[in-house]
Amino acid sequence: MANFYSTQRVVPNILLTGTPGTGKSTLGQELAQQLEFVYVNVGDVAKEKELYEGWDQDYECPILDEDRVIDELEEDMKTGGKVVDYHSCEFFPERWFDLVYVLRTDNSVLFHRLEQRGYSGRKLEDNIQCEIFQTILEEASNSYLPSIVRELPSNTPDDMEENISTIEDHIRQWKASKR
Ligand SMILES: Nc1ncnc2c1ncn2[C@@H]1O[C@H](COP(=O)(O)OP(=O)(O)O)[C@@H](O)[C@H]1O
Repeated sequence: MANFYSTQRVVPNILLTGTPGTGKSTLGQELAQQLEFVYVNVGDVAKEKELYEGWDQDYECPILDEDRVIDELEEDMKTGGKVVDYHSCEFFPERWFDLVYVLRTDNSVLFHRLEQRGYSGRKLEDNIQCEIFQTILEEASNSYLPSIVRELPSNTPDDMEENISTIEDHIRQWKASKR
């Protein structure tokens, strides 16, 4: 069943999630440009507004202040037309999203991408394990209606083209279902 916010929106909000390196920002920026949607990179928003609540010693990165991220984006998410990119998804309010995509990348491809990004040691291993264990897919499946959660392969540029047309189809279906 559609949620209250969803019924208010005339264009959908899209969540792109998945393990770091699976191609969320590459797809997200391209998709937003083609659809004339607004691309929202949650990591960048947090950095810009300093929405942090501490420092993670193990991963040597700041800890996101999830409540402040939600407060920051809440108003914008009421209207549709956003493509949100983040490597986690369970803390977002369910009402924000009409379509949820979990990007998936083969281990060897992902390993190479993360190495290129400068990841090594535990950070690299943990992210590969995250993909192997389908952690983000499980998180998305537990957080959103099964009917709106879909996996997308994200290994090659052809995959990206295909994903854009798949998402465009889903947007058409979403709009048709509201009539
Ligand atoms: N569909 C794809 N085919 C080939 N390379 C890709 C694809 N999507 C992303 N990449 C590459 O993989 C790397 C990680 O992509 P990025 O979009 O930054 O991932 P994320 O935002 O999920 O961390 C980048 O070098 C990007 O160019």
